[in-house]
Amino acid sequence: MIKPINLIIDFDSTFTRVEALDVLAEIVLEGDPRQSFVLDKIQDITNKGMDGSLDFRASLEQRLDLLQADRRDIEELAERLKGQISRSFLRNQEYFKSLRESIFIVSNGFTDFIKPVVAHYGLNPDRVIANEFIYDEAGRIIDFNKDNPLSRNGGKSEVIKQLDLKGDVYVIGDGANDLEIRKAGYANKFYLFTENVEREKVMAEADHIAPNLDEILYELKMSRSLSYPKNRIKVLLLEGVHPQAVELFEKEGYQVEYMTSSLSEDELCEKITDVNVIGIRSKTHITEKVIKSAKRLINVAAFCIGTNQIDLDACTRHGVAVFNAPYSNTRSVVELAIAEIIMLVRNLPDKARAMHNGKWEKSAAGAQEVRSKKLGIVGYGNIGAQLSVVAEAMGMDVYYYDLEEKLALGNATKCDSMEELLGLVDVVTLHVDGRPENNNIFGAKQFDMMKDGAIFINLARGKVVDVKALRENILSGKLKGCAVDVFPREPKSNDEPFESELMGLPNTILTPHIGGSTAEAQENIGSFVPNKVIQYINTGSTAGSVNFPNLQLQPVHHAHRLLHIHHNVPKVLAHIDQILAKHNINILSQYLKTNEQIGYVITDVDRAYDDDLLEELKQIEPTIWFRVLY
Ligand SMILES: NC(=O)C1=CN([C@@H]2O[C@H](COP(=O)(O)OP(=O)(O)OC[C@H]3O[C@@H](n4cnc5c(N)ncnc54)[C@H](O)[C@@H]3O)[C@@H](O)[C@H]2O)C=CC1
Ligand SMILES: O=C(O)C(=O)COP(=O)(O)O
Repeated sequence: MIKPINLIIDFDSTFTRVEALDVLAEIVLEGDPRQSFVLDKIQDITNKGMDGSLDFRASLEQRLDLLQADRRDIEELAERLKGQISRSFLRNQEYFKSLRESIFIVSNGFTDFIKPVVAHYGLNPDRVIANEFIYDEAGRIIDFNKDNPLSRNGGKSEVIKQLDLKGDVYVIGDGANDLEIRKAGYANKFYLFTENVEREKVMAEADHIAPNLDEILYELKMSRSLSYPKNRIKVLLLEGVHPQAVELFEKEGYQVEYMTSSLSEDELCEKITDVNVIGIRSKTHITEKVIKSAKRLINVAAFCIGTNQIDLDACTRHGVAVFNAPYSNTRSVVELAIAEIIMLVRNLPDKARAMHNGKWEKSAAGAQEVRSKKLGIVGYGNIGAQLSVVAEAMGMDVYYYDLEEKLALGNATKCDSMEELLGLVDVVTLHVDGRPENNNIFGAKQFDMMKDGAIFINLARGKVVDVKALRENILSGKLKGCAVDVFPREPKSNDEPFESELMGLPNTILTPHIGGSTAEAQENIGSFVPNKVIQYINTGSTAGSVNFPNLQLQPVHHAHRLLHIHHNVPKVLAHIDQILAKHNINILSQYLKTNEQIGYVITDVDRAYDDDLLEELKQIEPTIWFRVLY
């Protein structure tokens, strides 16, 4: 139930994003050459009045003198202010309308423009307490009502005292005059509202600094107003993901911490306790221990394709949805593979090294064209299949093998086993995923099966290949060359040294896991993944999640959305519906999707229900978590 409380809300820079008299100045001085001078002066007087360094009445008189406004200007001002209502007030408009009898707008501004704006928003204009202009017959402002306490310093406290409110009183405002009410003992708490301005002088004495209204409603436990204030959502981004991601999360109002390296399991366990969204790339391991240390984790955001570094099973059991970017760097890996095939077939790594050492080795020995050579692709997924098309366009003859049935693109030939493929082709390139079963699938036996003088490329995952066996096959001359981008042990950051048995080998290209590291891919990933996360948080949509049942949902309008994640056991939906029926709840729409481990039920319901309902739904036995979107 809603607590019987009174909210005293300031108008300028709190209910609206701006100071009304500044806007009035813009209106009055439009086209006037003195405009910028007078505007600066007015803003200066406003600030002095707000932070308490100038007597309020003096500040008002000085500003009105400078302005020389009339009734038409005030009407125009009200119209403009209707478009300047603070964002978090707009977000919570529906809820606020339901509280209209508990809300007073108390302002040192003027009822003449405040009332129309407040009424337009849906609050009660009779609950606006503010100053009043005095006009002459021609409609010019000539004065203001000096008997009104709000025209003086300390006026707000006096007004609240006169109201003699029953119940708790909370003041929301951005200035010293709002703080005053609390200091005079007429309010339980003063919330300094910093969404539009931050007045340092007032900060020190505020009971609570609130970056927006969501924070205040959450803090006051005013249920049904919002799911969770966005400014409380903490995002930890590791491994130097694209700055675009920071921008998108910050725009959404989340708190973002950004790091360029990955973290070890222990470091992560310590850091992740109050994190809601963790953003990683291929190096950070999200183990069960990490998941258990994370008390508030909603999402793992993998800013890459591979998700082998994440214990998906543990994430699912703990109700953590994982998103990745399955296509954003596909092309970049393909282009690297193509470049490396050509370089190795031409023996370029050795030729280039010789040149740097002052050796001119002009010769066609060991240099071939790729045209008509046979390319063997192991793993014909997104990367493998795209590589197939591009390689064929260069005149290569493509063979592929995949565990799953995959349609051949172009003229590619499907092989029934990896062994069959290995004996046929001049270049073997691995594009399998990093599932544990793929550890060491390529070793001495597989190298033996390859044609003499063939080329080997691994851009997939380091653990897939027995590196020692690869080294021996290069040194023995069985293989003509290799390119390796991924290693069983990779440095955590660019500050750590790299070590590998493959260093210094002939016709060998070693790259620091940069298959997907292009400007295009990273920028793409930097917006793709945050958008998935934001959509999930805002609507419950799991489309594209790696571990959750996929449901594409539209935003909720005029309904409340109940999101329920449970262990996949029978009858949970029936149980939810029984509870809803018992409470006479009108279901507007409902979806259930399950995978082997969990079920995801989304129910949009009419907004009229008792809070007991939510408690009962939370208590359903196999619930992992339950969330409401308002
Ligand atoms: N070097 C780099 O920077 C990058 C590396 N990668 C790696 O490339 C992998 C593949 O990426 P996508 O093609 O987008 O993934 P994908 O999931 O579309 O394709 C993987 C394919 O490999 C097949 N496969 C798995 N194990 C196999 C096996 N033992 N034998 C034959 N086929 C097998 C799967 O059935 C699937 O078709 C990623 O999982 C990631 O590990 C991805 C991007 C960048
Ligand atoms: O996308 C992948 O799976 C990759 O391997 C690329 O990883 P990265 O983002 O470069 O750490």
